[in-house]
Amino acid sequence: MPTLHLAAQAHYPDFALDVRGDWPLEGITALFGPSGSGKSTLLRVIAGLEPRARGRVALDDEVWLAEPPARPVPAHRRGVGLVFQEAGLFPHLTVEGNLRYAEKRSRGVGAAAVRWEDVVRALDLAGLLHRKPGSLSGGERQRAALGRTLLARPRLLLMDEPLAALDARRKAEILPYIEQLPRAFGVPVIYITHDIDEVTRLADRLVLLSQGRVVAAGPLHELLERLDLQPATGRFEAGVVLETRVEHHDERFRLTHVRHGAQALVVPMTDVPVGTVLRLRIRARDVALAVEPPRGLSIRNVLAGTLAALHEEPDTPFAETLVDIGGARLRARLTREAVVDLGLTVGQPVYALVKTIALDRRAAAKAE
Ligand SMILES: Nc1ncnc2c1ncn2[C@@H]1O[C@H](COP(=O)(O)OP(=O)(O)OP(=O)(O)O)[C@@H](O)[C@H]1O
Repeated sequence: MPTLHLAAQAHYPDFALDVRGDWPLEGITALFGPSGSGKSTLLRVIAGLEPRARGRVALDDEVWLAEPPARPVPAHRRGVGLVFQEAGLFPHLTVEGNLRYAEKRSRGVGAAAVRWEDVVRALDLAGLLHRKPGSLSGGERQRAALGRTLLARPRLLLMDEPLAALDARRKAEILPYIEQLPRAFGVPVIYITHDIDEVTRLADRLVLLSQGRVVAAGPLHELLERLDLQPATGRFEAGVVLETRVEHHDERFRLTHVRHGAQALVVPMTDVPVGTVLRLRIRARDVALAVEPPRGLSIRNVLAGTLAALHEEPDTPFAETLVDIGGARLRARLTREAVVDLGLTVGQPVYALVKTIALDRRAAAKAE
């Protein structure tokens, strides 16, 4: 797994980017932060497109940016593929023409194993090859743009809100294509998005940026469980991602039974095969706690666990809690009054109640 080493700055009159860290590029790394936090600037620093970049950028031991007099490695020699909101295809060429152009110019520095037929198959491009970009839907254009970028055989793919211009349906259509890229082509991805659904669906790792600095970086699960990151993650709702396996479908009640370790859950029926790994996003506000096994309850998902952390938010009615359910943690958002009424303390056994409806179909399917 390649590692990106950063100790880089970019100064503008009203903004300073100062990013440090060594990021293992495992699968898809989501770059998340408020508008103006420096995400696109950082992407340009990595790509070699930011003239004000200073400091050091290296992929493994290949140094792309170092202190002067060393000259930065120019963008086209870094082997980085870029995908933006606008697909940027040549309008006068067919999709095939666009792809062939990229392939011809490929320097083959990165995923040398990327083959034409694999790209066409993985992105379902066969039916689009003879078409011109102007006749394609937004989602089709982005698939073609992805194909073109892959055929340039990058060693790293940088995506800056590639789906921002698409509506929810088109986004849902293209997400499965994106999520398979690192595994199918051995190319790590750094992905900027504002959309929490995209983060939970796609990301293996998460980097949180605020005011030009990295607030936290690490595996998605770990960061989503951290109660102290709320200010930086303000724009995405607190919650965790639980990886579960589909056990069976209940046609009668239209439910799918899934399992995470010893814990069984039910979700609204999905059409994925038994055995599929389903990533469920469980929001803190959809989880309630009980200190005794609840009875006579309509809620289907009752998970036995231990209260692992409790963070009361002063000046608000709320408290954030973390419940260890054996191998995974859930977040629950309660009122501070409930904390006092129930006498909640860290370490005590609790039952986490999750409304079935909360585990909606937008929860992502990730086939193994
Ligand atoms: N060429 C430039 N000249 C002046 N300021 C710039 C320039 N490029 C970026 N900035 C400033 O840097 C800051 C970070 O911008 P950047 O686009 O990296 O943020 P972002 O996190 O990607 O935002 P968004 O989510 O809105 O796209 C902004 O305040 C912006 O005004």
